[in-house]
Amino acid sequence: MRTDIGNALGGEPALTRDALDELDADVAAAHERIAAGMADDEFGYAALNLPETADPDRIRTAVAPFADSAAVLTVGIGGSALGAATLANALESDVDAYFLDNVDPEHTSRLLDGLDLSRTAVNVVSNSGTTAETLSNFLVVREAMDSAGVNWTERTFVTTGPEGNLRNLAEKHDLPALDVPAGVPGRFSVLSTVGLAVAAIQGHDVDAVLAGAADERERLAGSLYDSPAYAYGATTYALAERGAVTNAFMPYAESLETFAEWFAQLWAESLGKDGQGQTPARALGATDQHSQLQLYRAGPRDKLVTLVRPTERADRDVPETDLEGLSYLGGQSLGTLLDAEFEATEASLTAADCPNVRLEIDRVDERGLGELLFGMEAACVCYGELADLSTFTQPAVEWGKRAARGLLGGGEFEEAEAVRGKDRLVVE
Ligand SMILES: O=P(O)(O)OC[C@H]1O[C@](O)(CO)[C@@H](O)[C@@H]1O
Repeated sequence: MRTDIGNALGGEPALTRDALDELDADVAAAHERIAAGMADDEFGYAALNLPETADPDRIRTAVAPFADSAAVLTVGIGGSALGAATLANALESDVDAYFLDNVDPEHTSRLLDGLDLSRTAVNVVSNSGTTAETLSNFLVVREAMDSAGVNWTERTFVTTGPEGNLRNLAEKHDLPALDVPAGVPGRFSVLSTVGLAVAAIQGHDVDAVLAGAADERERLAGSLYDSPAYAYGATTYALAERGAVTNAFMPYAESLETFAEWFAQLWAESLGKDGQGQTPARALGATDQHSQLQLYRAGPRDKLVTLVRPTERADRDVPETDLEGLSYLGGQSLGTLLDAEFEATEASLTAADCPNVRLEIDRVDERGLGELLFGMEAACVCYGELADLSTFTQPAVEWGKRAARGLLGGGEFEEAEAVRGKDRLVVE
């Protein structure tokens, strides 16, 4: 991964090279803290050891019974689905991957109606084993398998923590069970069983994903100028401190669209604490040049844009044409157009004083994805250290869970009373 922060300087919010140089001493201290946390496999920091501690052979052995699958359906939510989805949606495979990471009844029914469940591996993923959406979807999928005459215990494996409902289910029905590594929050778990089991079933090179991640891990250093990950973490933090409260994350590759969704959870759930944080706005190039770019260039000076691209990609020629006014496009290629628009958008943001950062990998392949995923995780941890945040927890998401559980009769929760007592002002 390469991080180009040249366009992050001189815009508005204003960030100078001197300010970054001054911040570099804090980056050195942050690196020391991170290195110590990694050395002791501390909660959260353990995620940055996964390039070394993940066991691809163990994963491949666990999913070997499902090698004949035509599809793999993951039932999970948040970090228990987005990492695997990032890899699945970025890479080609003969084995289709589907994800049930919401409880939208129409979507769930449509997805299940379209699946041959007799040839689908079902991967139920929940670290806690208590997530209502995941458990509800599992019960629906199991019923659908029963209705299809499929022995669900032969097509299902779980990825979960050491105890809880899924662990009990696996033990009761002797299901293959993969362990969620200890000390790794869901949004940091892609480089583990949680993110790699689907990739293994799809035949992707899991070792190459981990190798790319390991390369980026090797480049963690005591200066932001020596580490692409820390350069990104420190620069986004410094811009946030100066008013960039939004980070528009804009990959120029359809294959990286889900990666932006994964990044959004990582960034929001890790850094949105104590009134701080930076809102990740998911965007896609070139498409969002025809929508959100207007806001980025001419709206409030409260954001930065992160532009992500591979420097190599398969291409497709645009045929020559004698159509009036289109001749300049004929004979080009779609990749040439996409790259020209990437660079034009980057320059247009800079011309409008909108700070922007360029992240590049060679190709969207297993190694490049490993570099990006680890790089963003390490950048996030660096930002969290600089901001003195509790990067690895997410207490604010619990209120809504208690309210919903109360509304469903799952216990007495004052949050549910607050829902029932909502002030209403309906306009119809
Ligand atoms: O793996 P679990 O325990 O089902 O959690 C799923 C997701 O829900 C959260 O815990 C938030 O509720 C995320 O941090 C996590 O990725």
